[in-house]
Amino acid sequence: MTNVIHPQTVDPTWLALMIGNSRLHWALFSGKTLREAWEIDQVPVTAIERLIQQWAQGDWPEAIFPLNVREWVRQAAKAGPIPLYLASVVPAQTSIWQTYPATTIVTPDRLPLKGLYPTLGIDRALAILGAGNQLGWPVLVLDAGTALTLTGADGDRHLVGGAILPGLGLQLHALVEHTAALPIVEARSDSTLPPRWALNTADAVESGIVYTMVAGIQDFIGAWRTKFPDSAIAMTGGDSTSLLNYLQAKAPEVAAIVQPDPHLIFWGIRSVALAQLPISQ
Ligand SMILES: Nc1ncnc2c1ncn2[C@@H]1O[C@H](COP(=O)(O)OP(=O)(O)OP(=O)(O)O)[C@@H](O)[C@H]1O
Ligand SMILES: CC(C)(CO)[C@@H](O)C(=O)NCCC(=O)O
Ligand SMILES: [K+]
Repeated sequence: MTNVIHPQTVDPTWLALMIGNSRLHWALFSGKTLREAWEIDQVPVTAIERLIQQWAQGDWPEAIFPLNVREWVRQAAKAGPIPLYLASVVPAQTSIWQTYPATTIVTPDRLPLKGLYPTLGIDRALAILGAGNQLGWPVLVLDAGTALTLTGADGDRHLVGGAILPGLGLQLHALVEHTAALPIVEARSDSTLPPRWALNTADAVESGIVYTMVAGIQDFIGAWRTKFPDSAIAMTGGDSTSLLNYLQAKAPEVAAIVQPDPHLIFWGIRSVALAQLPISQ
């Protein structure tokens, strides 16, 4: 069991929510300190409406708030509704959260970044901002979620560009879904490399996907480093541990320059919240 946490500081409590394509990513902050981060599964819109109503009435639905943060939010809410900073890449889920009275939607125009194109995912913009704030500019971010995205910005916080491909889990599942004879393959839990020249179907699927993804990642990182030799490179997202382990096994010298950080998007959201909330710097 995790420890129950309590608000002990004068800094305001606030919540960050990143609505991704497969899960909702939550973080509880007091001031600039991230106290707790957790994930919940995607919730149908009708169920969200009910949860938000419950929440607005001072009830803390277990479907959203894990036991260890409920006492904290309950106490913090005595001072008024807890500010919620929300970013979403799922438009159908965004507006419904505005029924909660203290919601700020984080949009690209609020971010101190240049050269963003209109349809760029807010998760990518926030991750590059968070990574640049933590590691400096230029910076390249790999976000290994439902999609694997690569996003790079130069020393002037100007978007250089990036790429989008199906993520590890999505590649495995899509191949199974669209073929008759291929079995469900889960990436191996220890993230060791599969045999490249596989002699059974499950290994063959895993080999194909893992070796091409790792080769692609190496190639993109190499190309980025040619442009920006000293650039920091960061990796985040649900599959980052697996992919980084594969990369470590295949190309340790490349893995060594990649800095994993599960909270890049939250650091991006934090810089927006810090500019608005009364927080001691
Ligand atoms: N407990 C878990 N539940 C679901 N997926 C998980 C879990 N742990 C790791 N994963 C992996 O994380 C990937 C999804 O990553 P993530 O949660 O970052 O995606 P997401 O919610 O779609 O976010 P985004 O839209 O930003 O990519 C899946 O491919 C899956 O393999
Ligand atoms: C690519 C995803 C789905 C990754 O979460 C998201 O960033 C998104 O919906 N982006 C919009 C397209 C773009 O970034 O160019
Ligand atoms: K992603």
